[in-house]
Amino acid sequence: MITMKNIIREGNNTLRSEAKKATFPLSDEQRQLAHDMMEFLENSQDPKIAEKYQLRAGVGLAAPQVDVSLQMASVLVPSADGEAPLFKDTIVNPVIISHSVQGAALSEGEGCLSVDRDVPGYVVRHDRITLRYYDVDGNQHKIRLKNYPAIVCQHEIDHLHGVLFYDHIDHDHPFTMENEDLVID
Ligand SMILES: CNC(=O)c1cccc(C)c1Nc1nc(N2CCN(c3ccccc3Cl)CC2)nc(N2CSC[C@H]2C(=O)NC)n1
Repeated sequence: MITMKNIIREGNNTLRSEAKKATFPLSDEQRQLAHDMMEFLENSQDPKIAEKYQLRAGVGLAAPQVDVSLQMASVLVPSADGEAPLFKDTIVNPVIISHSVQGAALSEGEGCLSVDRDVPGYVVRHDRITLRYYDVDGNQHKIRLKNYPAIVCQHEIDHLHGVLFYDHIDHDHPFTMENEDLVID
């Protein structure tokens, strides 16, 4: 299972690299990694398991964060009421093919499992995106996401291109945003 010791931190060059596009069929090793990344997210969101293994909670994990420079990220965004997740899949070779002009940012800022410090500020992203990706079986998907799930997917896609959330923060005006941009709780 993946634990925090498998997650690389700032300073490791893999975090700042362009990840390699996956080719299909994925190797057994790459399929196993996808499974392990999703399992990490599930474990990290379970208070008992997270406590037992000292896991930081996350809703997304990209392969470069476990030192695998491959365009693959697992996303598990739970719903508030404990029903079906808002979004759950491992996205391979993801591409944002269109997006809203309107921006959005998490009101509390963003955290990252690979960044062991608080970096305050609005991370302004697209509020709505149309995302094309492949699942681990090579099936192509084209989906529209908005608000929190859209923000999480953009955070994970950034990882595949060596971008970290605080690259988007305007450090002179960290909590300033355009009038029409949304602040998401
Ligand atoms: C600095 N302020 C903050 O971090 C911050 C502070 C307050 C609120 C938010 C909303 C913040 N922001 C933020 N909170 C999260 N979580 C909230 C708690 N949650 C969770 C926790 C426990 C069980 C189950 C779950 Cl689900 C896990 C996810 N996740 C992200 N990000 C940025 S996009 C990728 C995603 C990620 O997985 N990061 C590790 N940002």
